[in-house]
Amino acid sequence: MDQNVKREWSINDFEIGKPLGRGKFGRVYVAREVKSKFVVALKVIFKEQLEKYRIHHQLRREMEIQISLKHPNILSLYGWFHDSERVILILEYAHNGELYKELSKRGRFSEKQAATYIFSLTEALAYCHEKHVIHRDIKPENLLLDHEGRLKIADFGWSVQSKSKRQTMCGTLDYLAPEMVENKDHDYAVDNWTLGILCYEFLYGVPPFEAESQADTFERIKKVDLSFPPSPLVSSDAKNLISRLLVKDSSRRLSLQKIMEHPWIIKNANRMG
Ligand SMILES: O=C(O)Cn1ncc2ncnc(NCCc3cnc(NC(=O)Nc4cccc(Cl)c4)s3)c21
Repeated sequence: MDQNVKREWSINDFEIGKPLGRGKFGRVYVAREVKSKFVVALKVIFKEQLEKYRIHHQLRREMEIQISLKHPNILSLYGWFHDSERVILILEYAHNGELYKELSKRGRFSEKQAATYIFSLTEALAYCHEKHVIHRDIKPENLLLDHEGRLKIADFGWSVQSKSKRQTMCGTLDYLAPEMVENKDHDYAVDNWTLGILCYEFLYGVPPFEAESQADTFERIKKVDLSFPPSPLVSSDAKNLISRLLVKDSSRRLSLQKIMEHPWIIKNANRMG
């Protein structure tokens, strides 16, 4: 597919199919590239929306980041093109749509299904962090399922290339205070926290700190007011993993590597990658 990234695409290269969803900034359509018959998803974003919300730089950053990410659990961005009023992203098509629709349909996932999704997410995040990319917005709406039910992280619209201080430091790290070095790791650890939230939500059907008002949710998060409703369907291993991710001190959250080695993951995840 690489040679295609270079060439100029246009809307005439595609036969547009059914609309998939309506995002805040535009709609998504199934489409087929005419010559190759290759099926993709096209995300149409209106330029006046980008101007209005002043986020064209954010879109550019997303495209730079995502075009360089190639992983089975990350939705591919094959390329893009634009006309006078729209920017169109050419995306990998996730045939089974949004994971959260699956979750709300089924209420909750089995431990095997939940562990498989958490394992895939952890692998994808380890890959992103290796490339100094922090997604920062992992939530069920941004998780898609392909035709084989494989999880795909999508929408890097909020991701950042973490400014790795080491490169910007002129030389030695000796003078860096611990919190500075810590701070770098801190950026990444937000994704670890989110894995804990998702693991809880996959198993209980609701996020752990849900509350009537946003203020109450904020309070519960700040206090890490975590409780596990008694359920025969959630093992103590699962609760152990969640409790080691939903830790206030970001440096003490279980690392991605340790998540992959956790007994609950080893026992339950179907590692189809
Ligand atoms: O209908 C659906 O949405 C669900 N669906 N179902 C199947 C399916 N297959 C592929 N993609 C889907 N959806 C698009 C997922 C995205 C990936 N990357 C994005 N990036 C983005 O929107 N960036 C962006 C936009 C506006 C402003 C800025 Cl700053 C950044 S959206 C699919």
